[in-house]
Amino acid sequence: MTAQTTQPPAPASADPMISLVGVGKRYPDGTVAVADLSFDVPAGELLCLVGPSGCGKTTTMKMINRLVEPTSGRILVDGEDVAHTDPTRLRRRIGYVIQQIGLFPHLTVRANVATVPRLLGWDRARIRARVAEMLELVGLDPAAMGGRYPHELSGGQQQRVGVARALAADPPVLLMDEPFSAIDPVARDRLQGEFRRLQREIRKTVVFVTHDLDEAIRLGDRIAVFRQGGRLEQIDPPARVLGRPATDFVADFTGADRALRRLSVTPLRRDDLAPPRQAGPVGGATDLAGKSGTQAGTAVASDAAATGAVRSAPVPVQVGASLREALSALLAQDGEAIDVYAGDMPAGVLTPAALHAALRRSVAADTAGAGAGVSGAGEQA
Ligand SMILES: Nc1ncnc2c1ncn2[C@@H]1O[C@H](COP(=O)(O)OP(=O)(O)OP(=O)(O)O)[C@@H](O)[C@H]1O
Repeated sequence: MTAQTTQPPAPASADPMISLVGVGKRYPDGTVAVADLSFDVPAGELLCLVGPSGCGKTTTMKMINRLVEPTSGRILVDGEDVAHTDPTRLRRRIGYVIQQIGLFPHLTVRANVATVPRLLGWDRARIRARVAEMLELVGLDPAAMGGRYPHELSGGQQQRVGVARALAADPPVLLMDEPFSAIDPVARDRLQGEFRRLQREIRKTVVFVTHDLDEAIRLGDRIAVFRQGGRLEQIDPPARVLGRPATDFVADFTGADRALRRLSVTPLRRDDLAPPRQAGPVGGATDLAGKSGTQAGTAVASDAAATGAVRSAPVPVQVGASLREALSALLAQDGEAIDVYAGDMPAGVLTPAALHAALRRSVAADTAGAGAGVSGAGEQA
């Protein structure tokens, strides 16, 4: 099946790092886990695979590093057909982080992180330096933690070691299968935030499996929504998946979660905006200003939702309007930037990327229980 696609916001390279072309997997017992799947992952992109349990996310991921062999189609990594690549050589170029962590229990943290560099025959000094660098990168003190064994670490610390180990040989590609799902919500929230920052720095090509739509929204440059049988329903940036579900299935899947409601109840802030393009007041903003003004967005969101007037009317978006209204206005302008007003004065410019950042901010605040305005609005809605 061909999914509806749009281009990612800023692909780092014209050539995809990962390509799946008509890939299928039928297990020996006849189960079709994946049917005719095609998508590309540009270099430097973090793509989240989401969908209900058993829809083929893990199978798809494992076919990329040949832990599972496809029964049809082709998979290319950096232009090379993985079917013709020695699996061991392939896996040294593809970091792999899984929910069960998979650290070697009888090896110290240091030795765990050194696994692939050792296999690659690096000299001891280089390995030592690299291990220390990786542990620091994931927020672990090499001196304090390096000599410990996995059972002497918390779940979150073990998962950090898993990430450090996957990154140690500097692979261009990372596969992550529900890496944070076995960790308590507070530690998971912190790890997600740290991983997002880390990814901005290292810009790996990442395929990240999760069943948690909020996690996908927070982390993904794009989200691929799967349904049973490994069928790809939509692959798009998060704001577009939420704002323009390509199929009824995607609408149901996202609707069953709280993300759309979150969009509706999260106010647009002035600091979400780039500087204004024009200085003067605008006609037509006054009506809306009279209704919305610069009050807290919670009242605005529920007011707008109640009347429906703001979403359908071609009036300027106000600071304090909901992200959902802002998204509707952006989409009405074909996804280009829009001017946002405070009263009848321009307050700034909103781009799709800035809206995505605002959405991430709201998910993070909600998860941490710190977003008083947001959760207040949620209760009200
Ligand atoms: N070795 C196997 N033999 C037969 N069927 C399998 C095998 N591995 C997976 N399956 C089936 O393939 C389908 C897809 O499984 P997969 O693990 O890829 O799904 P998933 O989306 O990752 O699920 P979850 O979110 O529950 O981990 C399921 O119906 C599963 O039962």
